[in-house]
Amino acid sequence: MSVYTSVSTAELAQWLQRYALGELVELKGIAAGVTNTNYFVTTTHGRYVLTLFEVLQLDELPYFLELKSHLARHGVACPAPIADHNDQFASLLAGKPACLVSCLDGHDVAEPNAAQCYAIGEMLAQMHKASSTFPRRMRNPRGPEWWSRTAASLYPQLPAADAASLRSEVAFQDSHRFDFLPQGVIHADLFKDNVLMDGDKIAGFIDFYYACNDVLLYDLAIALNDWARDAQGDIDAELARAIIAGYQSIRPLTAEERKAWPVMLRAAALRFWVSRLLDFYRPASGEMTYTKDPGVFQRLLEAHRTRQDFWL
Ligand SMILES: Nc1ncnc2c1ncn2[C@@H]1O[C@H](COP(=O)(O)OP(=O)(O)OP(=O)(O)O)[C@@H](O)[C@H]1O
Ligand SMILES: N[C@@H](CCO)C(=O)O
Repeated sequence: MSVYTSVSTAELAQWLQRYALGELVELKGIAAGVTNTNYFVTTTHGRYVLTLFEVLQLDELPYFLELKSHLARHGVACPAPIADHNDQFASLLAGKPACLVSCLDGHDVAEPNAAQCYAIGEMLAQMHKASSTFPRRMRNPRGPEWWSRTAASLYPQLPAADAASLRSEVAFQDSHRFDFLPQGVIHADLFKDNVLMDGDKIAGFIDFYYACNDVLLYDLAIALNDWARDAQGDIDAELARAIIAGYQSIRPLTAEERKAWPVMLRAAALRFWVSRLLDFYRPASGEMTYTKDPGVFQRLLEAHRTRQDFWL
C-alpha cells in the first residue's frame, strides 16, 4: 500500500482552495506505486491524482512537472499538472511537496500485444519530437559515470562469474560512447508499469522522475527491453519489430543510430541490471524491501551479446 503520508479531508479541502477546482468530493488512497504517496481526488470539477513526493524536494520538481505540462500541451499522452492561483504546480501539503495532475483512464498491461507495442514506439517518438522545444535541462543521474561507480562498489559482493560479466560490460560500454547521436529529453524508465493503456491506445506515460537529457535511441532500447520481453525473459521478435516500426513511423532512425543499436540495447540492460543489483545488495533504509530480480537484465544482456538479428 503506497500511502506513506496520510492526508485528512479537512487538510486537503483547505489546500484545494489554492486551486480553481471546486470543492472536495472524495479522497481515495492508491495502493499501487512504490516511491510516492498517491491519491485519487474528486472535486466538483473533476477527477485528479494527488502525489505527495516522499523523496524529491520542492526545488527538484520543476523540471519534471514542467516537462509533463509541456508534453501534455503538445498532445503527448501524459497527465497534465494543474497550476494553482500562484501559477505553481507544486506546494507543500502535510509537510511534503505535492501536486495535482489530470486523472487518466487506463491500466498498465502485463502482457502487451503487438498493437500496444507499436503504439508505445509511436508515442515515444512523439514525445522525443515534442520535447525538442522544452527549454530546461537535466543530466542523466543513471548514466555511464553512475553505472561504472556503482558496479565498482558491487564487485566485491557479487559471485565471481557475475562480477566478471559486469566488469566486461562496463569496459565494453566505456569503449563505445554515443554522444554524437541525436539527443533530447528521454523518459528513461518507460517500463510496462509506467504506461496506462486504454485497450490498444495509450492513455498516458507516467512516472517521469528519471526523465533527463540523453541519447534518444537509449530511450527506445530501455522501452524495448521491457515491453518486448517474453515469459522466458528473452525478446519476442514480433513485439520488438512492432515497437521499432511504431517509433520509425514518426522518427526514422539515422544510419548512425542503426549502427549503434545493438550496443545501445546492451547499455539499456546494463543500467537496470546495475540498479537492481544495488537495490538487492544495498536496499535504501526506509524503502520497501521487495526488489526486482537483477538476473532478468543480466540474462537479457548476455543474450544481446550473442544475438545476430536486432529486429531493424
Ligand atoms: N495521472 C494518473 N491517472 C490515473 N492513474 C494514475 C495516474 N498517475 C498514477 N496513477 C495510478 O497510481 C499508481 C501509482 O503511480 P506511480 O506508479 O506513479 O507511483 P509512484 O510511487 O509515484 O512511482 P513508482 O511506483 O514508479 O515508484 C499507478 O500505477 C496508477 O495506477
Ligand atoms: N523500472 C525499474 C524500476 C524503477 O526505476 C525496474 O524495473 O528496475
